[in-house]
Amino acid sequence: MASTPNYSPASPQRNLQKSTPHDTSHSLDVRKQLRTHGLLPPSVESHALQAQRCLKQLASKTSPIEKYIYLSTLRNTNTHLFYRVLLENFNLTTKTLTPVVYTPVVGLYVSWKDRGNIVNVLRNWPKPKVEITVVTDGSRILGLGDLGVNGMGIPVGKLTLYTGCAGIRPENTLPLCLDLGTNNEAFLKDPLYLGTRMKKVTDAEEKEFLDELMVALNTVWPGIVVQFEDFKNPFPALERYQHEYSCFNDDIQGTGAVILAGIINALKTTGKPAKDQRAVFIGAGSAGVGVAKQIVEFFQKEGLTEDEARQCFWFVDTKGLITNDRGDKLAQHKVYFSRDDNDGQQFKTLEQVVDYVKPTMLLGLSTIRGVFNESILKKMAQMNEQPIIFPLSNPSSNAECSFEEAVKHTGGKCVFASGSPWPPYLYNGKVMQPSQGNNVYVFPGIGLGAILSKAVHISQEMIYASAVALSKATNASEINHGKLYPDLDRIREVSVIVCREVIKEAQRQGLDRETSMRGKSDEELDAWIRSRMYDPYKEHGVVEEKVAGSPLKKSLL
Ligand SMILES: NC(=O)c1ccc[n+]([C@@H]2O[C@H](COP(=O)([O-])OP(=O)(O)OC[C@H]3O[C@@H](n4cnc5c(N)ncnc54)[C@H](O)[C@@H]3O)[C@@H](O)[C@H]2O)c1
Ligand SMILES: O=C(O)C[C@H](O)C(=O)O
Ligand SMILES: [Mg+2]
Repeated sequence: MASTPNYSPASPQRNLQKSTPHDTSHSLDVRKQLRTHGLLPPSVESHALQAQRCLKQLASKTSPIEKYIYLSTLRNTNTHLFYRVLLENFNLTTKTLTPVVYTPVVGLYVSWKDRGNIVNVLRNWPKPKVEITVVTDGSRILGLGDLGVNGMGIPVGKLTLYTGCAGIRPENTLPLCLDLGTNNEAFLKDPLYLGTRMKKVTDAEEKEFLDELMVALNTVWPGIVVQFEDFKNPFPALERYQHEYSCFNDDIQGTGAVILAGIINALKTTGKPAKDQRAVFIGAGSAGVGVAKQIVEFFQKEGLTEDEARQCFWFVDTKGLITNDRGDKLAQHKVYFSRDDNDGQQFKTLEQVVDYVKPTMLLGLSTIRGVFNESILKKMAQMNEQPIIFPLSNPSSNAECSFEEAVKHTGGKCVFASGSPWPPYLYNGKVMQPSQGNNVYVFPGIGLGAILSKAVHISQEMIYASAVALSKATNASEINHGKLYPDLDRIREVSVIVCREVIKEAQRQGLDRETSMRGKSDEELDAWIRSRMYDPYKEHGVVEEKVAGSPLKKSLL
């Protein structure tokens, strides 16, 4: 539970400006002024009691969709309360806020037929000041595949995290879903499908559309930060725009940064240096290649040449080990890690590759549940004192293995991080705590850093700086408990650290147009960042229990 800052109740005047009219924390006087007297239940409640009621109502919802709709409604009708509930119960986010949605949500849909007119569609968005947008074409949502416009829950969920974790004002965020068709036959046949009923456009057509979109976004909101999310073929757009606009791809770069931070800490845990590492990846998509390239950069800073670093990686995709002489035409993004030292040998399965490579680390970004099976995990434990096991596919139903499976089959020796959350596991009388290498540790800080520094673009060095910052953000207690990442309830503190280092890198490279904070100390920069973060407690005050000493009604939980 995040500690609630001890702010005095905001003055009714400030309350009137900032809070929502139907807030049951309003006194009778305030209600009379707002003319809501009688429109609300009579009891005047503390904010804590309001939040408790939300949790109880949420717990009564049985399905993820019901929970999502409840929280979406709360977010749209009582923003401050929503973010207080979120910040005080952070574990809700990953399970509740980003499910697949089949109902219209608050966001902007831009369709293929809007070509030539995208700027006018953007101008329909009711908020004048947009600082950041998360855009998806719905073509690869988590490990769930092509969901077309049903993928809008991801931009909405991620922007909620930008606000909750980095204090980017909710009204300054824009969830954006591109309606460019879908190859999901079930949706094309579903009369309730909310998107244009057409096959997905070609890559060339999507390029043309994105070119217009980026110009339109920067016409309406100059300098807007654009985060690309869950595109099936994300590399071309990133290469095209990353040096022209303030943008990044979270699946490639965000994942690269968050997992690099975990690997830096994993190597500290095992004590085995970069030069002795042998990494096997299953999954050679945007995330897998993005992660490996980020680790290559780290290995080079550890003293390896680029080629020596690259040689530490072996990739497995649907056809087995990726080699130059496998006989198929490799997608461009796979070529960099394709092996040329296999002496003509080809390996079809992950287990064959594990036997061949004898890896020190196993990373899964494949969407294939259970592919880190018992036999493979046991071999990893035989080959390594402390095998590094990172099953990173989301959601949990797609994870390469669970935390329990990893601990059990490596005899409690694994150094573990996953993409989705897993419960602690009791093993040999010891409660083992899993680490979660979720992008939420970095993308909020990257986005806030780009916004506050007004960076002309988000350089690879700024992304790398976010990874190193995160790796150093774990405190002594977390390290003592074997954690590779900070506790999630420290996420706002972590986002300040990540944001600060991203801004400093932008300043170092002269990419910042906001130059007032150049040369400031870390403490000064942190204070400046915090002063710009939306904080529901500050904005909405904290109305305590009226009757001194009355315990909060536990029955509501
Ligand atoms: N930090 C995180 O938690 C995080 C971040 C980004 C992505 N992810 C997850 O990583 C997974 C992959 O994301 P992506 O964007 O790279 O997707 P992608 O579709 O681009 O890549 C998936 C890759 O997995 C491989 N693959 C698929 N089926 C396989 C099989 N049967 N055998 C071997 N290889 C197979 C293919 O090489 C494919 O390229 C998803 O589950 C996504 O949710 C997690
Ligand atoms: O960042 C996440 O939580 C999800 C990730 O972007 C993914 O595609 O799995
Ligand atoms: Mg993603």
